[in-house]
Amino acid sequence: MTANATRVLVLNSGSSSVKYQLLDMADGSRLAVGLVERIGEQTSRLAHTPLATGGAKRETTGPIADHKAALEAVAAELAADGLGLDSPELAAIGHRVVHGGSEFTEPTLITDEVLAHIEALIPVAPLHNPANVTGIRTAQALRPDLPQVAVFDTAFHTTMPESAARYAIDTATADAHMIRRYGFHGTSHAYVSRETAKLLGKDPSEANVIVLHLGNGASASAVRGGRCVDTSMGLTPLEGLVMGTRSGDLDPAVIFHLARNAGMSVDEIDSLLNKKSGLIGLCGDNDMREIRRRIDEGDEQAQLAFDIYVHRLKKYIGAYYAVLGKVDAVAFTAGVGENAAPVREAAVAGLEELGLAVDPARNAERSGDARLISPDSARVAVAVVPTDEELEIATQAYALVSS
Ligand SMILES: Nc1ncnc2c1ncn2[C@@H]1O[C@H](COP(=O)(O)OP(=O)(O)O)[C@@H](O)[C@H]1O
Ligand SMILES: CC(=O)OP(=O)(O)O
Ligand SMILES: [Mg+2]
Repeated sequence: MTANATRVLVLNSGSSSVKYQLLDMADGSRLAVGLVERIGEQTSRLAHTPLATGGAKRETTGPIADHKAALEAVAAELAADGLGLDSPELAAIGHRVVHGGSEFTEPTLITDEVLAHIEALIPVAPLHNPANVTGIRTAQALRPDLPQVAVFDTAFHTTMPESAARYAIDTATADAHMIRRYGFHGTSHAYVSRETAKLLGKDPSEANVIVLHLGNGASASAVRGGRCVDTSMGLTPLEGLVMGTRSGDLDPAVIFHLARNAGMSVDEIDSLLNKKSGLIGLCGDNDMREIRRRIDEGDEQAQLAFDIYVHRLKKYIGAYYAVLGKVDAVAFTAGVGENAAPVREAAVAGLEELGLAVDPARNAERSGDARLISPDSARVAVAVVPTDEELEIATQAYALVSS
């Protein structure tokens, strides 16, 4: 790595999308940001904003067959702005890798062996890890000499005690098949719990925080003194909260019932629970903005979907309050958590006895900054803390390659 190589390209490959950012770690500035979505469809879309040049957002639509083609298209966009992957200023490429199993507890330099491990975890992250592997291979082909760093969603949760990480099933079966609770969105839970402590003027080692990461995928975590002690996602990102298209918690017997009595195959049930459940299954929409719009028009189905979403969220706040014993703050983050004031209000409503309350005016404020939304008199802070998974991945990747 040359002395002036301070840039990191971050790739967040999802099942049908790639989000990316090019950051300069000398000052934390963003040089380019973008997104490829609907990969594999005829209507793929690439949106690229070259912040370094002050250029306008460029959008292209048309079929992008797979993640390899997507990444090559991103590389071409960056090159068009003089920010190409051949730049000597590039220090590393940081990859979000969703499942790191029990092995990966830290950001990791990607070797053939590490990549083989990530591939071996595909059975427990079938929607996410294949895209991560393709992203890594394509980036390696484009810049074989450059360090590639994997930053795992699961890493932050590896501090969970066995009492929280184990399911109550036969131990030999669980151990033979890697069955335990891993948790996801860890980069976000780590970043947001730290930023929440800062907002309270506390050192992270002194703060107990409940983080509610509410995006399309959604998860809650209980963080004691900067370490995760419980989280709502489990073996896969299906467990826990109600999500955009995933059911979250349900009686496992629902699966046997569907297999035995509804004639559904395991793959069909998998698809039902991961893609056709949650908000979209309940009311046909997975976007909270659209659900709120329908509620404002008196739509009862949208109202019920909202109520189920909030009821589950409230149960997790209560559960993690009990796990932590003492709570300094509840922090809302990600697309829904940062933007949907009615979700925050409803999730905290009625919890005054726990010291939790939301100030309506503060909750209604629109701001991109971390802020308190509880009244000054509240015993427990309620906060909106924007997440920044890309900055956190870049910071961790850069720390590794520059050490
Ligand atoms: N202004 C808003 N009001 C309510 N919900 C919003 C708003 N903006 C975004 N969202 C919600 O955020 C979700 C996406 O969150 P995000 O964190 O970007 O998800 P992901 O990273 O999992 O794709 C959308 O599905 C939408 O429901
Ligand atoms: C792990 C997970 O659920 O990720 P996402 O929210 O990006 O789908
Ligand atoms: Mg996200």
